Amino acid sequence: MATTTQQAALVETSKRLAAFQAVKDHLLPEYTRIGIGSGSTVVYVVEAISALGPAVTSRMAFYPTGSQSEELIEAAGLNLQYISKLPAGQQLDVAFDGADEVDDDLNLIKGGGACLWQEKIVAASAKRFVCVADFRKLSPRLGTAWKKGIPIEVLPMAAPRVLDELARMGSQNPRVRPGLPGKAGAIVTDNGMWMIDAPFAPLLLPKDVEDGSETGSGTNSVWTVDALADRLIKIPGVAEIGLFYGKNGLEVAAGAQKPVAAYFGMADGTVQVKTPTTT
Ligand SMILES: O=C(CO)[C@H](O)[C@H](O)COP(=O)(O)O
Repeated sequence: MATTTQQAALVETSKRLAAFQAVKDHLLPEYTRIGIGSGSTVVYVVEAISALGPAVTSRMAFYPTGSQSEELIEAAGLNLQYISKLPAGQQLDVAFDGADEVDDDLNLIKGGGACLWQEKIVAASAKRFVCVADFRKLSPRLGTAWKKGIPIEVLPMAAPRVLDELARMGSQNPRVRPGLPGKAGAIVTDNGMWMIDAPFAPLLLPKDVEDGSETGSGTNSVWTVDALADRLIKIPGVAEIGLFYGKNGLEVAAGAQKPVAAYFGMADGTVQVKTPTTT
């Protein structure tokens, strides 16, 4: 049986494999505007981009999703630009980001690293959003493997009211995410907000409710991804939610929260690619 160290090394190798393949497939030399997400997998995305060399990357501008990816871009010597400077009517050519869980329909849970709001803005600003992850993130339904709950970014003064509403909706023990060890109080996002983690029973897909035996609209605390997301985003005090859902990335050129492709580094050293047409 693999030791913890061997398992951790396997996970890192698989993230790197997925990142290099995703960049190879989706970063065309003619692209000029690239979104860079947050988390540990994106480190390998930046490594793969840097490996292309200045001949390719010097004409490109890189748009971060928060302070971590801003530092990554700068440390790699890539051109840093901000989504706030992207002119109206313009789009990023492609954006790369990780995920905490990916389901059969390419809905995502994101926000495990507390960066979801800017991540969603950058992903939805791109013509193509590409997700990069390791084999642990591949799951038939959201909430199957990722048990910490759906990350929800909230205005701090609204947190108690939001927690009440989440409990009424059937979330099991939703709570404000604590700060890092040594820091008293809640974690504070790049946007000055708090994060709530709200566990729900595994989220259904449209195909699960086709026969009418389930509605997926919250009865008995059972939700489809879309019904839950549509409800969560309307709670007063919720700034943004860590469900990336809705139209699939191939149906809309930009504005989609779901990826056009999700790359998973697998434990056997292969890379599995999921696209809307293959799910
Ligand atoms: O949403 C995120 C940060 O808020 C990350 O994309 C997500 O948590 C995945 O991170 P990692 O690549 O470290 O597993």
